[in-house]
Amino acid sequence: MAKAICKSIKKKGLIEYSQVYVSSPFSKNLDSWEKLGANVFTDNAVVAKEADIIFLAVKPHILQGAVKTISEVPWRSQIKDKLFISILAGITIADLEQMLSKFDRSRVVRVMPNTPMLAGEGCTVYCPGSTVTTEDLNVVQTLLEVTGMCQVLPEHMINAVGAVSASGPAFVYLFIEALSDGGVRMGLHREMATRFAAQTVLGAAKMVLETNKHMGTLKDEVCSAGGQTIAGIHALERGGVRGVVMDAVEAAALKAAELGKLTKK
Ligand SMILES: NC(=O)C1=CN([C@@H]2O[C@H](COP(=O)(O)OP(=O)(O)OC[C@H]3O[C@@H](n4cnc5c(N)ncnc54)[C@H](OP(=O)(O)O)[C@@H]3O)[C@@H](O)[C@H]2O)C=CC1
Ligand SMILES: O=C(O)[C@@H]1CCC=N1
Repeated sequence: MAKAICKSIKKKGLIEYSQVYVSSPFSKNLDSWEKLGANVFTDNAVVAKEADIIFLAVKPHILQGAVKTISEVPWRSQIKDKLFISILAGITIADLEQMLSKFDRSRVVRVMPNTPMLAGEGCTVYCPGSTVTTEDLNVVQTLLEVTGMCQVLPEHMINAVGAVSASGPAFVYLFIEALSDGGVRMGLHREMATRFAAQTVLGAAKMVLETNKHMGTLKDEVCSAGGQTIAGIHALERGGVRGVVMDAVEAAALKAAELGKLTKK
């Protein structure tokens, strides 16, 4: 996700890779960043010192340990005045602020991005921490709005939003794959079936966003009386597709909340 954010912002010309500092204790992960022209380090503390804006992009269970290694360096006082942008699922602003309070004048923004930003069609929300400045929020908005849709939101919504927009791409890929599978089953070549399935999902999504019509109306416009589409819709409804998709969103949102709690243990 870190690379998706960086590439998306770079694509719009807001940054150069020479301005990007990346760290991971595992040097094998850094090769691809180095090839892009980023400054790479195996010590997170060095990046925390050098960068003004620090994206926290590790898995939730890694965070506490990673922050601990930064805060234990003898020159910790040099890590100050930083804007931390967390993209971690589940980890609350309160917990982030508590963890990062070791660094003087640190501010936190919690962000939930998604990978389609790589195609310029991201859907990102962000929640300001208690000490962020208007300038910080302008920076966050400026960096993220070039990656697609981007808006500020109260934190209590972020797990639900993340289940829809951050996990959602995986759910949609699964649907596209299944649509393609159906085409293959009915005799289409895979490449053609996948291209048609993906373009269809793209077109249908644009219809929802651009016509302002209810999804039910758009669906009805496709379903001819006694026709092929309603036969397919019947099969989907018999399979419980709506309930299954809602269950998927619920499972993802509940898991995000659980990840936040587990990290505190
Ligand atoms: N993937 C997505 O679509 C989205 C992800 N997120 C959030 O983004 C975060 C990262 O997810 P994702 O990019 O998928 O995961 P990845 O595993 O791809 O990225 C995490 C990276 O952190 C590295 N890492 C591990 N330990 C440390 C450490 N101590 N210090 C610095 N770097 C370390 C990992 O190295 P190694 O691989 O060697 O362990 C890996 O390169 C998660 O918290 C997730 O909730 C949010 C929205 C969407
Ligand atoms: O699956 C995950 O936990 C991450 C967060 C949202 C999308 N991917």
